[in-house]
Amino acid sequence: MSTPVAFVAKLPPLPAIKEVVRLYKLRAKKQLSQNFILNYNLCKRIIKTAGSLKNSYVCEVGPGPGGLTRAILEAGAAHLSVIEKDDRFFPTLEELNAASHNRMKIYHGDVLHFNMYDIFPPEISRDWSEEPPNAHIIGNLPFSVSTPLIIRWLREISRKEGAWSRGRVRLTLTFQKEIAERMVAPVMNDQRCRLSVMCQNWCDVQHKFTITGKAFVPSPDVDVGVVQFTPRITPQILTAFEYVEKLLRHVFHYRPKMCRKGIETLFPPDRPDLTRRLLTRADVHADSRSYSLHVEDFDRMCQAYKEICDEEPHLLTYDYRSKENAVLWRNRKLLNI
Ligand SMILES: C[S@@+](CC[C@H](N)C(=O)[O-])C[C@H]1O[C@@H](n2cnc3c(N)ncnc32)[C@H](O)[C@@H]1O
Repeated sequence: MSTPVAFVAKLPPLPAIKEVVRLYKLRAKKQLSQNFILNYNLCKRIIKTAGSLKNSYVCEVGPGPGGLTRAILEAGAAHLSVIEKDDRFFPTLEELNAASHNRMKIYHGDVLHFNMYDIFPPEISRDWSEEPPNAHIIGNLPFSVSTPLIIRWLREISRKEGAWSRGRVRLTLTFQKEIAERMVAPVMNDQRCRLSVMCQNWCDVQHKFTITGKAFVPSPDVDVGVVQFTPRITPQILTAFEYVEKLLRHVFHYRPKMCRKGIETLFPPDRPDLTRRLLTRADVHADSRSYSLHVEDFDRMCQAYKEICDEEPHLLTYDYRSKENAVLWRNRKLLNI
């Protein structure tokens, strides 16, 4: 376990974030989904949601002008790594680093391609079956990357890779409110979708609170939800990520229709037998709607899909939209293989 570090969490007086934005002429860039939080009380409220950060290791995604960054440091984080794509923020982040007696490490990069393996030191590691380590991932995420990013991180969580090689590291992140609602949507809910099943399968997910879009500068047209994820010790669906992700993507693609329709697109058009085989093995009715299916149903469906792919391995990479695949399947049929 990490040794508690002696430091003063409170930062010396610094100019208000609003002043920092003005001083450094930090005009928000739309292409980087920059919507800043200039209200420090709101920053503190978001950080409080993450739980105690005392002596913790934190990784913040997209610190921007540094509102949440300050709140994380003042909450007592022993070490804070930040990943930011826009280098215009570096002078102000460097100032925060100096003010916090070098508790920060600043990375310039795109979080979507960032290898999180070394973001937390090995000595904080906790076994997966134990309580989460004293480490957190936090971010007021850019809308443009938030969904692909959480899907990527769920894959890493499922494999206990990257930041999650240190244990069940928790995440406190912002999303467009509608996305946050989908993440926590239960069975039969209007918002139930692929993201609901995926997030709830690998994590305990809580939509903590909603922030009005007006609280951001510039204000987006939507409100924002603060969501907390705690990786589950055991996921509800035990099949490997790639099978689960693909099956859910296809089944929920035709959300209001019968689930059979989505399952059919997992397989070549000349193999309706495979759809029947999957549904029979999973004991799921072909007419069921995706939003009415329980996680146990998806568990059996994913297992059946994996078994079918094990029997015919080329099926996992089959993509019904790919022209290449259509030609390949026509040729296979002609050659009778
Ligand atoms: C919604 S703003 C939040 C800024 C700040 N944390 C706040 O709350 O005021 C998103 C931040 O993420 C950064 N960003 C956008 N795309 C990114 C990416 N792919 N990788 C890393 N940072 C990114 C933006 O430059 C911006 O600073």
